[in-house]
Amino acid sequence: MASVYVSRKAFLSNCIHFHHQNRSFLPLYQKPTQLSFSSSSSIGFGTTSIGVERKERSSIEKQQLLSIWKAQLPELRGFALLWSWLVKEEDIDVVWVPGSFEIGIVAEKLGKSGKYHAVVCIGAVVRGDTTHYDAVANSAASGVLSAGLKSGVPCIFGVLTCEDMEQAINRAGGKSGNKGAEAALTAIEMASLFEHYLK
Ligand SMILES: Nc1c(NC[C@H](O)[C@H](O)[C@H](O)CO)[nH]c(=O)[nH]c1=O
Ligand SMILES: CC(=O)[C@@H](O)COP(=O)(O)O
Repeated sequence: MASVYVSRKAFLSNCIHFHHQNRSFLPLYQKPTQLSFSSSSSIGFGTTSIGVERKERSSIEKQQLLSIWKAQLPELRGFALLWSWLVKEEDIDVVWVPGSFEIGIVAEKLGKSGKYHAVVCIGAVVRGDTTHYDAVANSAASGVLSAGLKSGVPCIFGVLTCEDMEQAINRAGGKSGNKGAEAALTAIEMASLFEHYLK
């Protein structure tokens, strides 16, 4: 289930990444029948968990899953999409950092460790009274971009940049979706692309 919480941690940020243990990423759009589905992800503002594993399915089950996938793909948003993926908590490491400004350097280090398929960077920057917001938001964005470019590992930008807390809450599993979940989905897509086509 999605869980949204707003505490001081919600202002901070974290990085979520994939462990090598489960290297068999699938080409998402080529062989969707091979994907395994279950409803066991845990998505929140501060934590997003996702994994992919290869599993054999009966052909009927594969067909059903494929039709559900095709029918729902355009409609699904945020965690609902992630929810349909098998999640293995043990394949995910979560690292908390003090604030969004610090995400880039940590993401780069994690990417360069060679242990991860992708790094999902999640945080929220909420505008205050001064221009500090712009500095933190821009640094977070360029830091994540740079981490991906320097490490060669997909680093996904899931940092909210909001005018107020209401905007942040709405995007953390509220009425404007779950941007953390979308970021995790992007990570799967990028990990799959790297694993199958860009090696
Ligand atoms: N105000 C927000 C911050 N501020 C902290 C900075 O990110 C950074 O940790 C500090 O400047 C020390 O380098 N961080 C957020 O993620 N969101 C904010 O709204
Ligand atoms: C985005 C921020 O860092 C924010 O907390 C700064 O607040 P302020 O501009 O009121 O100092």
